[in-house]
Amino acid sequence: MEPLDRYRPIVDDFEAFIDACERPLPSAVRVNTIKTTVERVQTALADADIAVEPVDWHDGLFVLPKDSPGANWPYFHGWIHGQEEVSVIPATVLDPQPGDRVWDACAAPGSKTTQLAALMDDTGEVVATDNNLGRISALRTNTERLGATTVAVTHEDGRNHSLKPFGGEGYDRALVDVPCSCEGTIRKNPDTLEDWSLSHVEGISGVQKGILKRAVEVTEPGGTVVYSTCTFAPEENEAVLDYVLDEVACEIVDYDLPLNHAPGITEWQDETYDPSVADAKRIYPHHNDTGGFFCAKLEVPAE
Ligand SMILES: C[S@@+](CC[C@H](N)C(=O)[O-])C[C@H]1O[C@@H](n2cnc3c(N)ncnc32)[C@H](O)[C@@H]1O
Repeated sequence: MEPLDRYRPIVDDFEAFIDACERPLPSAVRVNTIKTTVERVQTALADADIAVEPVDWHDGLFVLPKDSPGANWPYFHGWIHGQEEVSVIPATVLDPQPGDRVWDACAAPGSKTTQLAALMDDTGEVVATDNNLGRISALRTNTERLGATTVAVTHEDGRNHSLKPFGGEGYDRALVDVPCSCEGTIRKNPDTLEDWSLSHVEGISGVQKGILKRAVEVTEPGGTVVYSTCTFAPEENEAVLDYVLDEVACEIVDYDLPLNHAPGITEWQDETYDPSVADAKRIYPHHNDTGGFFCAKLEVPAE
């Protein structure tokens, strides 16, 4: 399957990987604990004859049956939000605490912004930035539907982010869920690779580097930054981390991920990356029957 063939040297069990990429993706919903509880959602979905499967590693996340209706009253009331399994990883790894100041650098349409607000019990502050006005409109709608009152939306290029959080010089944490070539979404969008080109991968890599660098710069000493993509391309993953390690003071740290995964790679074609990028996690679709994903945790040294 072009262009995924380029990953044959780095993917464990390449045939299983391609098989999984050709299967449709199961849909999932996250319970919005700002407005309700897991138990109330389970009752409401059972009453609506929607038989959901709980995801064992993440509380309040459910896989939907294949033929389930897209819209139902728990959705309209903001009790649930459609969010696939791997998409909940970055906010979970960032682990924001109530009262924190958090920057969500590429926020629209707000799945992770609203997850962050829920993890913080809708306290503190989430500054949610995006450079696309149309997508910001979806971000605002989701934020309102899900009742996340502590979210402030900014329309700007994340590379130039200059807003200071309320009452602070910098952020406690930043989430950097960058625009990417989306190779890992092929199960959801089978056309996603039709416009794939190496020049796009290389171009978007420059944007990703700029946004991640800015996130490290605006995070307070001792703070945490999480970087994620839904793509397999090392140019958009390990190469971005390697660049930022050289440019600004930060380190990549290991974290627990209770899902099957592979380590970040330290060599790709003619490039060698800093050994610490191996602490990033690659999640391939055949590992857990999900979409593809990449996620790294960075720490800004305390002064
Ligand atoms: C992967 S999507 C984010 C998904 C979002 N985090 C969520 O969970 O709903 C990447 C987003 O980055 C935005 N984006 C692209 N270039 C940007 C830039 N230079 N600065 C900020 N946002 C950007 C896109 O408009 C898109 O909404």
